[in-house]
Amino acid sequence: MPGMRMPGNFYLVGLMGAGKTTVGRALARATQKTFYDSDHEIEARTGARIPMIFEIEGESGFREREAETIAELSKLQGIVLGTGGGAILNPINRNHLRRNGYVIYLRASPEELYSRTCHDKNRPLLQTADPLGKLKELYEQRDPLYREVADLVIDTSQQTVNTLLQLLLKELERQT
Ligand SMILES: Nc1ncnc2c1ncn2[C@@H]1O[C@H](COP(=O)(O)OP(=O)(O)OP(=O)(O)O)[C@@H](O)[C@H]1O
Ligand SMILES: O=C(O)C1=C[C@@H](O)[C@@H](O)[C@H](O)C1
Ligand SMILES: [Mg+2]
Repeated sequence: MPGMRMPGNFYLVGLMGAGKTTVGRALARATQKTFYDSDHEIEARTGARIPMIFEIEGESGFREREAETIAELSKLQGIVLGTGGGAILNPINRNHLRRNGYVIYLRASPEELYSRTCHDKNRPLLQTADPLGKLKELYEQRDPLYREVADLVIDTSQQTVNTLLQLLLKELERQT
């Protein structure tokens, strides 16, 4: 179904490694929308990589920048937005997402997320002695919040990015 036109915005939420950036880019291509990634947007506006922002301003400084960025991006129309894994912690961000687009939660188990992220040093929250334990903790804390904002929950376990895209397109065509 390449080149399918669908109205509105699609917002992707989920933990680190869920595939928001990867699946989001593919979904944008397939639906002829513009792809934005809130993490990339924050880095571009700040002129610094995320680990550096965490180092200098702490997580709270990063969260402020994230909230400003989500508020602005949620005013755009015809986009696919990959959100940072922790964006849904802020109720104001949750409202922006729910109000202005169709929210897709890409779910995966902590073990799977660990195997997808363990070679990458760009996620400061996982630079600990026990990254799998941290992912389990974040999953417990955030899974209910992702579900709270989601119009659609997609299980990404054992699914290739292409299979997920086909599943999503079918579901979106039915629901939107
Ligand atoms: N369904 C999948 N199956 C296997 N690997 C995947 C899948 N989805 C994504 N990946 C891989 O997992 C890694 C993380 O994906 P991606 O960067 O898209 O996640 P993310 O949700 O954007 O994470 P973050 O919140 O940290 O930005 C990438 O190397 C990507 O290729
Ligand atoms: O899960 C999180 O809290 C984060 C996820 C990433 O997307 C980045 O937004 C940052 O590393 C924090
Ligand atoms: Mg990403």
